[in-house]
Amino acid sequence: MFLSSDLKVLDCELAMKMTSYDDNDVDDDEEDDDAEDPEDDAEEERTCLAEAIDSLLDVKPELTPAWAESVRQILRSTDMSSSASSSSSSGSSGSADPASHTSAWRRHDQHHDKVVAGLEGELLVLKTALRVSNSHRCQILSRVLDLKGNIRVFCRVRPLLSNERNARVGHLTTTPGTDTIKVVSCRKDFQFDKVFLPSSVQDDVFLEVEPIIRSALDGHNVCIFAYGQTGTGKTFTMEGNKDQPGVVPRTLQRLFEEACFDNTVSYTFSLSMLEVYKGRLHDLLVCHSSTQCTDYPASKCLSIQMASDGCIDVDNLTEMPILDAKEAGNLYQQGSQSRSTSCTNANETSSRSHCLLRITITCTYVLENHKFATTSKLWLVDLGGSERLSKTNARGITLEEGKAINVSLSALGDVISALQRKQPHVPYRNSKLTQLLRDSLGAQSKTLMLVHVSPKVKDIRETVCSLSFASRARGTHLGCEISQKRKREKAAVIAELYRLMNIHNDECQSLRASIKTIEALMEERKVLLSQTIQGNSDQPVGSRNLPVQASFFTPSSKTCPQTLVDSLKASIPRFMSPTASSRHKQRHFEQQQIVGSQSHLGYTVLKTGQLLKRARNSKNGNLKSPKTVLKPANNPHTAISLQDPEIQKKKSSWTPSMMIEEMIKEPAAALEASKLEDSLSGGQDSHFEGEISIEKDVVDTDRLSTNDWNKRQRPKRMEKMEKSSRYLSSYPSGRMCRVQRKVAVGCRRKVTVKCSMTVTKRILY
Ligand SMILES: Nc1ncnc2c1ncn2[C@@H]1O[C@H](COP(=O)(O)OP(=O)(O)OP(=O)(O)O)[C@@H](O)[C@H]1O
Repeated sequence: MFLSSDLKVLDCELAMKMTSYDDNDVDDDEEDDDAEDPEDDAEEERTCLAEAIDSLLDVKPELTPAWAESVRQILRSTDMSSSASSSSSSGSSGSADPASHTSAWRRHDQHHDKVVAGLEGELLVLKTALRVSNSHRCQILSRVLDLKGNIRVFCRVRPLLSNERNARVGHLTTTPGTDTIKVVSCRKDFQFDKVFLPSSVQDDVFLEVEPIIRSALDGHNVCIFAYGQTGTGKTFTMEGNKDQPGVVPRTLQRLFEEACFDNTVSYTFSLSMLEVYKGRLHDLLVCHSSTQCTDYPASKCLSIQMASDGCIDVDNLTEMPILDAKEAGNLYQQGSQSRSTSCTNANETSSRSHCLLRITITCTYVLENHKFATTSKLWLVDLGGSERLSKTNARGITLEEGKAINVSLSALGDVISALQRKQPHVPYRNSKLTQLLRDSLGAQSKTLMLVHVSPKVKDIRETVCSLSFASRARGTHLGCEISQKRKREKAAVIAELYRLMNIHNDECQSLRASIKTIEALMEERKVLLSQTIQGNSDQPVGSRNLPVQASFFTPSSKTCPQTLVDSLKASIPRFMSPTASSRHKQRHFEQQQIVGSQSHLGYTVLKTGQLLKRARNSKNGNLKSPKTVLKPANNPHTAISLQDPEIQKKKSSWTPSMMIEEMIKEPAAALEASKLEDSLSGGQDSHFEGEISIEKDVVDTDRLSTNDWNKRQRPKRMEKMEKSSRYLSSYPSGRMCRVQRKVAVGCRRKVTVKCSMTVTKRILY
């Protein structure tokens, strides 16, 4: 769904990158020019600075001549110390000259900006590719799970325990290569999606459970149940022990691993734990005076609420945000200890309730500057043991508990069976357990039932009961069992899908690694720049070494990013490439966006794509707007940009309102204005506004062409507001300017331009 839009962004970004790289040639030339005459550069810088400091006195009342003198002194001393350090480190190279120092600074900053722009472009391309690949992986996984079935049933046969060595076994057999369990004495076969023999370990189980956990991260509601007779190993499978951790700790671990792994989306997790005990819900994360809740007052029980959209929630249930697997594991341990257990003649610590762990997964991601969030629930349920009450000789509370467990298990069986049959009515309301899981048991959800059986002959009746329950849950009795041939075909398709999924997994992994590398490089850049600004370095600027890795992405190494871009483009299916219409839209989009940079008078100006192209084609680097052709001799603004000495002299008398006026008339002047304004604002954020009435053709230079205007034949009195923003940044002086022009057209010939300029502190990369 988002692929085409992503590609739009991708293409735009590629255009930006390419423009940025192309600009290097222009910039490099300019740098060469700068390097040719460092004396002039330095002189110019000094004059500008002196003028700027003096002109500040007009602007802010608190700035006195004494202040101006002190600033001059500071600058002089900085200049001297810089020259000294430069000369001491460069020896006979002669680079101690402050002029060369300044221009080296400027070059360094320009170089830095180019590198950062290159890195940002790379990052966006990689992130888009990652999103595309990840969405393919999600689709394939969902397809695999659909093929395997939304409700899947595994069977685990427990090994004999150390105290059962003399027990009779051998009534259960399996045929190798099939997931079938045969009960010899009653000549019955039970088919499963997977059978774990007594020799299976926790790793084997989790390997099969893992894909369904992954689908919870992809936004599906998931329920994993451990079902079986008392003492057959449900808690062992779910919780495990210290040496053999079960599904719960492994799931928590995996969730956080996956969350850290993917840096393009952000996951947050919260954990709740409750038990269904004798038809009532108890919060297991609330500390009670007694650890057991067998004698809870009804008022302390939780109630289930259903929202209008069908989402189920539990009133007042504790929901703890979890930040890592360890913290989540501790909470789970705390909850387990509050669970109702007692000693029965089948199990010393028999669970007398259904224990439910709920992990709420919220996934947030940004797409085309919009934030999206999906929430899914992962339920890990350790069901109470199914038991034949006559066999356990239960009495009193234990009997009641056993009955309640059996009733709710039977209700769960009915719900799953109705879902398997795709019946219009699903009897969720028959027990608290099914009411609670209503929104997580259904067509859009994934359900996994792990049925546990005992290997002992003595338990054969319970084993057959459990296996029959499992068959019902699996829908085997509906005759949906497929032939061996179909099964093989299905297995082949699933294997192929797994192969594809692995390819996407590998691709995602390598893309994530690349993203990490680029982010690390950008981080290094930030540190480097902040050090540069703080003047931490003792080395002369010209000889300062940039990080070695940075050269990998510097604009000079054009081939590297381009190769990556090409390879990414090649991996995009043909149908996803832009159409003529989308290319048109794209061009229009580019004109609205800041797509490149142009070095000018030592300042970096970000302009629209169209303007940039014209500026690039222009030999003198003049940033004239497209429709206005003004000769330097006749136009003061253009002349300023061409460093006309006459105009340079005039600058000393500029005031903010004059600058705004200039800025409105001509973008090049705006640049100049921003440069001066930057000095005027003296390190503080400042905002200036101005208004000017000008002739139509000046406005045409901005957005409205004369022809278009005439063609449309607008009524004379009609008013139109045009907004355009232009970002000007002046890195060497450490300031960032944002200029906004509001053009109010009152009639065909006369226009009013409102202009505001904000000078803000530098943004550090
Ligand atoms: N696969 C296994 N490997 C080793 N030991 C196991 C295995 N399955 C179960 N056990 C052991 O069997 C005993 C009973 O297991 P567990 O308590 O998990 O059963 P249960 O089904 O949860 O019982 P209840 O329903 O009464 O809570 C435990 O001591 C457990 O360590």
